[in-house]
Amino acid sequence: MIVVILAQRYKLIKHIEIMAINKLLCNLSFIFLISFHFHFGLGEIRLNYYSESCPNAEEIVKEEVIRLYHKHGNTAVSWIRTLFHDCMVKSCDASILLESINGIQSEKISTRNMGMRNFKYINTIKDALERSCPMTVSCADVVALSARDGVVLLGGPHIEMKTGRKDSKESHLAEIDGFLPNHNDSIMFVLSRFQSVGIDVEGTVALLGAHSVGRVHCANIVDRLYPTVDPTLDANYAEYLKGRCPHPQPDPKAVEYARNDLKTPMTLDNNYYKNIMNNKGLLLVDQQLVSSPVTSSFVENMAADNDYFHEQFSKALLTLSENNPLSEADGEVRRDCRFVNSD
Ligand code: HEM
Ligand SMILES: [Ca+2]
Ligand SMILES: [Ca+2]
Repeated sequence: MIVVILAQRYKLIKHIEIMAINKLLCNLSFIFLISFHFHFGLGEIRLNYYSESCPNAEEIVKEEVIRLYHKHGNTAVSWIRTLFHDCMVKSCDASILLESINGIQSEKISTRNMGMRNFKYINTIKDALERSCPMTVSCADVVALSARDGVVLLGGPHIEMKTGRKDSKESHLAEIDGFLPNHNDSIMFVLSRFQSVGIDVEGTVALLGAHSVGRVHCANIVDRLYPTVDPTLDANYAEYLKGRCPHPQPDPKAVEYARNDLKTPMTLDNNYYKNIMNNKGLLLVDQQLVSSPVTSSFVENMAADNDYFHEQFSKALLTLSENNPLSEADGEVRRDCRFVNSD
């Protein structure tokens, strides 16, 4: 393209020829894109993928998510984290839902996935879909759509999401640590992980706003409380947290945790940013968003404007939800989200 522009500048070729060359370049890049698509086996996702095969698919998911939310409010919280932990690890391919069986080692046993809950209710949603449209809607789409509907129930924005993802035939347990950041990783490392899936600094700051809902187990906090209190933590808040987490080495079986956001624990709002600006972030990664000059101005803007937070959150969650969908050849539609199809 640059060669064409330069040649045109020096009047080496006529307008008509330029048109022809441009067309040729266009065709070539189209062919390149097609072969890239084919070669790397990227799956096709689009809006209303199930409009013919299962027209009520999105409605069924929504109904189930609402029903479950009224029974167990925290299911809505879980769906958001499940999308993050599935999509970030290689692909939105429902790999996280596989159980350990027949040589598969479940991703659920990774320490990065500690505290994840409500997986059994994914099956409730999938069962409802199977009753209307057997073997049609993928578990990866259930993960994406349930997160979308969960966000709305928690007072967040409505996000238009594509469908048509396929489910993996394997677990990626061994690779999790390379994809999912840890709660005490440096901010630069965290940003680079998000960058690798196409999410910029602003998007990363917005996505961490998901910590405006839900809980954190004491195991992920105690390093900031014992033997001495992290000086970046508000002193009164640290005392409160010590009450919630009285043991420096919490019993992994004990259900000891603190809520992410005391003021609006079940609302996906910008209170998270107000908390971290007041040194009341739970995880080191939350605190670092304010202390790092790379991210702090976004934190301030999101703390000041809930609509701006929602806008950026929608955009980044959408990007995350479209990470690396599997092609028909590489994936399948699982009958039961916990197991690869046996046939
Ligand atoms: C650097 C990135 C992140 C790290 C290190 C991180 C880490 C964690 C940790 C350690 C917990 C507490 C788990 C527990 O003890 O039960 C947690 C909770 C949670 N995270 Fe993140 N997270 C990150 C980003 C995200 C993103 C991008 C989302 C979604 C968009 C998300 C959604 C959630 C939710 C909803 C909870 C509450 C879960 C519940 O109450 O069941 N997190 N996160
Ligand atoms: Ca995955
Ligand atoms: Ca909140």
